[in-house]
Parts: sequence; structure tokens; C-alpha cells
Amino acid sequence: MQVSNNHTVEKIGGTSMSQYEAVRDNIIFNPALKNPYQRVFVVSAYAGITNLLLEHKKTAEPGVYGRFAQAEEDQSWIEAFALVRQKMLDINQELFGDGQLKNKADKFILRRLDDAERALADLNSLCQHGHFELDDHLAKVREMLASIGEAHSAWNMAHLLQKEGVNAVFVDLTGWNIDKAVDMDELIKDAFFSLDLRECLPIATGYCHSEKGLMATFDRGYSEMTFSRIAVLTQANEAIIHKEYHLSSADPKLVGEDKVVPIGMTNYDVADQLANLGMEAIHPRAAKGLRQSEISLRVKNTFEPQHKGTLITSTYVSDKPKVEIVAGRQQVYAFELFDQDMMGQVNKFDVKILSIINELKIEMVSKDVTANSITHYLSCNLKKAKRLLVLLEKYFPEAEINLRKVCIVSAIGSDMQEAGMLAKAVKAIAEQGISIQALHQSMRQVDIQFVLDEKHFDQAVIALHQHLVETAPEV
Ligand SMILES: Nc1ncnc2c1ncn2[C@@H]1O[C@H](COP(=O)(O)OP(=O)(O)O)[C@@H](O)[C@H]1O
Ligand SMILES: N[C@@H](CC(=O)OP(=O)(O)O)C(=O)O
Repeated sequence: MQVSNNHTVEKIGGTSMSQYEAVRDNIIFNPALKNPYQRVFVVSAYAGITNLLLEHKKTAEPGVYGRFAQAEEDQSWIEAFALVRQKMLDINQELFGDGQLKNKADKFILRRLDDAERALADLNSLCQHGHFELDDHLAKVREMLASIGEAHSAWNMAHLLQKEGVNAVFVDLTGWNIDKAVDMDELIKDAFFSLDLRECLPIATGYCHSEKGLMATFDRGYSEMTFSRIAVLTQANEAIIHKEYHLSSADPKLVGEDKVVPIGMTNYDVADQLANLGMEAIHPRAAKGLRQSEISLRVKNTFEPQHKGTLITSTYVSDKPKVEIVAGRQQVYAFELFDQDMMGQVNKFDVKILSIINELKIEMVSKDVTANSITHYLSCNLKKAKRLLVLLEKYFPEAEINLRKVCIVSAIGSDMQEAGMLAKAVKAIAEQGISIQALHQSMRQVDIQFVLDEKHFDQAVIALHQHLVETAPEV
């Protein structure tokens, strides 16, 4: 590639991808730009497709992968496959209408789907033999299935844009046709090496093959890793994420589009806190690469092309201490382990608990300790929570273990060091008659976290936003 340091790398999220006209008119042909080039696009699967291929991101309802992994005798993954195939063909119909290009698009994606379905069927029958364990192959199955979603959306977008006269190039990073594992960085460098960004517009798959497995390392939201790696390796001038909404002071769907305000600027610290809560302004590991390479990140609203969006840099700090965002996480399991013997040796207990949590690959959102108890706040499905409970009971037979489903609601800002900020936040919650289960504020002064009963999530977000953002004096 002609490294010019004069290009941007831009990711288009799944919700935006499902609205092609908006992507074409507002992003590709953004009126503020002279021409569509000097940009690299990295695209996610259309909204809902990865949920059908793997499992629902929020509810964990199993898709093809979830069903395939569940039981060798259960053949319901075949029905799940039929569902995702139909959904992908429906999307093609809507985008291309009838004609040659639609046939080409169908042929492309059907080949991948058929290849994958055959591979799963073969694996399933192989694993009927005692010598083969399904579990040994599931990680590869997950990678294979995930990659189909982004191959679909990227192929379609490149070909739709070609129809509009743009020299768009489909960049397939899925590694579908390669015969040996390749390093992710090598694959990206190879793919972009021969491209002249002055006259072609690469549309790259948000899924990228890697020796260790993209899903295994980063799991859902992985397209941001591909995006970040491409931005770093091609030395982008700026990295841009296009989303359905502005990065706002709270979820517009929950608090109301008229009440939230777009965030003008913020820093990577804030982005990390948001990602930790599952808001995914950007995948925290993706942010690390951009931050280290000093590439700033802009989050833009697909539907308001004139708006500059939110600029995330490593250096920004708000002029005055303030709460920038109220966000939260539902479906959190609080595991409280209490043992009188823990007194004076909390560390010893914690090391073992953490090793079990890691073994089960459960994500930790927060934790707190007292002299004789440790509580981990974990984000996982019920199945994993039950598994963890069994293991903890086995390893700590003397301990009392309490498991509760909670939510975490958090007020976040790049600088929140102001006397009275915490009191104001507590008052906002207390006024609603909500009882606080736990409260965390770290020395880094970038967030205040409330652990609450699940049912209070919406009410707490709305109340905190009202008292800390809507009524806060303008800075
Ligand atoms: N502070 C916030 N600002 C903007 N969106 C938010 C915020 N908190 C939660 N959301 C929610 O995030 C969701 C995901 O954003 P979206 O642009 O649809 O993602 P993707 O681009 O990955 O498809 C939106 O449905 C929105 O309601
Ligand atoms: N489609 C993948 C990857 C991704 O990052 O998607 P999105 O940009 O829509 O969050 C997923 O759902 O995990």
C-alpha cells in the first residue's frame, strides 16, 4: 500500500450496515468530502446476523453455534442454519432486487454457507466416534461461522458501490480459502500492500483470520479489533466508528433522544469504562492499540453526516470535573463468598476464586472485598453462573456463597474529582427509594458505580442522568 498517512480507517457497525442508503449517502458520498477515496472501510455483519450465527449478544439465545455446541444428538442447529441462510438471502433480495448481481451475491454467500454446513455435519458424524471430542473443535467452528456474517456484508457493500461508479474493492480477511494458519498482521499487510488508496476504496471484512483465533481472543465486538489493527498497521490519520446514534450522555433509547446530549470530546479512559459496562463505544483492547499509536478515534452518527461526532484522544480531560456519561450493565451476577477464616488471608482465597473464573472464561465487571468476604460482579449467562457456583461450593466447602442477579449503573467522566459529586449521585438514587446494594468509586476518579437490584436499572439511569447531566451547569 502507498502509506500516505493521509487516510482514515472507518468501521461501520451492524445497525448502520442494515441501512444501505444512509451509509452510501452520508458516509461514502459525504457531501463534505471531495471524493470517496483515501479511506479504508471495515464492516460488521448486518444487524442480528452474528446473533443468528453464534448466539444472541444480549439474551444469549443460541444460534447455529450455540445449538451445535450444546449436544451432539441435537440436530436443531440445522434449522438454525436454514434460518440464517434465509435471512441472508432476504437481505440480498432487498439490496439487489432481481437480476444478475443478486444471483452473484447469492452464489457467493451460499457457497460459504454450504461449505460451513457441510463441515459441521462432517464434524458431527466424526464426533460420534469415541476418538474424537466435539469440544476440541468448537473454537474453530465458532471462528468459521462468525466470519460468514462479515463476508456477506463486505461483499455486498463493495459490489453495490461498484454499481454506483465507485472503485470499491472487496478485501476478504476471513482466510476462507487459505490452507494454513497465518498471523493476523501479516494477512492485513498482505491485503493492503498492493492497494493505492488514492484510487480505490477497500471494503474489508470486520472478521479477520488469525492464528490464535479472533473470537478466542476478543469474542463478540471483534470487528473493532480488525478495525483497530488495520488503522495501526496502515498508520491511519484517524480511526472512525460509524454508529446508529451519537455517543451520548446516556442511552438515547432509554433516557430519550431529546434529553441526552452528544459527547463532544472524551478520552480512552472513559471509553474503557464504557466498554467494561458492555456499551462498546470501542472494544477496550482495540482502544489500546490506537492509544499506543497515538491515533485518535472519532465516533460518528451515520444519520448526521455534518456533525463532527465524538473525538476520543488519550490526552483529553474535561475543563471542569463533571459526569459525561451515565451507562450501565444488566444481567450481572454478584458472587459473594463469605468465610470467617478469610480474615487476614483474603488474597489466598481470591487467587483461587479468580483462577476458577478465568478457567470458565467469565468476564468480570467489578469486585469488592471486606475483611472476610469477596464479591465478584460477573457478566455471564445463567449456565456459566450455575457452573461457577458448583465449583466454588466444591473448593470452598466451609464458605457461605450468595449468588444474586444485579445490575450496575455507573456515572462516568474523564475528571470527576469534585467534592459533593458522590453525594449528589447517591441522593439521586436515594430519592427514587432505591436501595443501594454496593457502591464503588475508585481513586482514578473516572466512575462511580452503583450495584442495584436488577429491576431498578432504567429508573436509576434516568435519575442519575437527570441529576448529574441534565441539571449540571454548562462547562
Ligand atoms: N451512551 C450511549 N450513546 C449512544 N448509544 C448508546 C449509549 N448507551 C447505549 N447505547 C445503545 O447502543 C446501541 C448500539 O449502538 P449501535 O450503533 O446500534 O451499534 P452497532 O454500530 O454496533 O450496530 C444503540 O442501540 C443505543 O441504544
Ligand atoms: N458482528 C460481530 C462483530 C461486531 O463487532 O459487530 P458490531 O460492530 O455490530 O458490534 C458481532 O456481533 O459481534
